[in-house]
Amino acid sequence: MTQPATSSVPSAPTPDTLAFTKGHGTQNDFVLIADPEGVLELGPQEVRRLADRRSGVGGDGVIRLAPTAALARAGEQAAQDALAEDPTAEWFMDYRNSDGSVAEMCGNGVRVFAAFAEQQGLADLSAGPLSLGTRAGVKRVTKEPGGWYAVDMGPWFLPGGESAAADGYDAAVAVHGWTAPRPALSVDLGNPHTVVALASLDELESLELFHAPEVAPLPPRGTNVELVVPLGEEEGPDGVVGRLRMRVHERGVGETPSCGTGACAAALAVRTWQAGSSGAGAPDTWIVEVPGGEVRVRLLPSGNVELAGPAALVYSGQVAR
Ligand SMILES: N[C@@H](CCC[C@H](N)C(=O)O)C(=O)O
Repeated sequence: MTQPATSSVPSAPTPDTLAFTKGHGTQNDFVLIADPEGVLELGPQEVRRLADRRSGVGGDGVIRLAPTAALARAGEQAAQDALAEDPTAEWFMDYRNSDGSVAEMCGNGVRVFAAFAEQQGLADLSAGPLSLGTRAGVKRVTKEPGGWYAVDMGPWFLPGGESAAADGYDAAVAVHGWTAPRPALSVDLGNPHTVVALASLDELESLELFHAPEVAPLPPRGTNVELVVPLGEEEGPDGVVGRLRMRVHERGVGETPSCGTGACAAALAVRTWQAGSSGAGAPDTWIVEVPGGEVRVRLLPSGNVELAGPAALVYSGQVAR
C-alpha cells in the first residue's frame, strides 16, 4: 500500500481514500494530509483512527495542510487572524493530537509541514521563508544550508508572570514513582507547557513517564510536561551555548521522543532559572537533547524564540476512510 516518499502520489483526497505522507521531526511523528481545496472534514474519530499505531498509519499527531483563505471563509477564527497578521500565509497547519483533540501549535510539526509543502509543490523554501498560519499565529520557516528548518515561533510568556520568574516556580508536578512533587515553571508557546527541573541524568533516565504527570494547579487548557536536566555551557561557533536534556509527556498523546514547543519551553525555563526573566548573562542559544535527537532553540533579538531542527518525510500512501 505504501510507496517511497520520492515517488509522486495523488494528493487530493477522494471520498473513500485519503492520500497521506508519514513524516517526523526528531521522531515526533505525524500523518500529513494535503487538502488543497480546504474541503476535508476531519473529525476526532478519524484522527484517532489515522494516528492509531496498530490499525491506522500511526503518529503522535495528524496534520492537515489547507488553504488559510478557505478556512477563514468557513469561519475558522485562527485562519482569519492569520490572514490579518500576514496575508502571505497561504497555507494553514490544522494540527490534531493522536487522541483527536485540537492543539494550537506544534513546533516539530511546523518544520515537517514545510517539508511536506515543498514535496507537494506548494512552497519553495529555496526562494525565501515560508509563512504559514497556525492556531497560535503565523510562523515563518527558513531552510538552513545544512538542511535544517528554522522556525520563528513568535512571542512566548510565563503565565505566572514576574513573581513566578522570581520564585523560579509556579506549579508542582508529581510523576509516577516520585515520593514528593517537584517545583515547576509554566511557559506558554501558544500551547501550554510545565517544565520541571530534575537533579540528575540518572533521575531523568530511570523515571517511568508513561502515565500522565499530575500538575497542580492544572492550567485551564491542560498542559504538556517537560522534565529537564541542565548540562552546562559550551563554546559554539557564535558564542556560548547552553545544553540540556529533556523528556516530554505531551497533552493528548503521552510520552513522545520529542516536542518542539516543549524544547523551547524547556530552554526558556532553564534560562529563567539561571538568570531570571531578563535572562541577563545566560546563553541565548540552547541545544536540547531529546530521546529522538537534538534541536536548537535561540532567543532572537526581537524577543521571539526560534526553533531549528530536522524534518523527514518517510513514505506516502493511500489509506481507506
Ligand atoms: N509535538 C508538538 C506539540 C503538539 C501539541 C501538544 N501535544 C499540545 O497539545 O499542546 C511540538 O513539537 O511542539
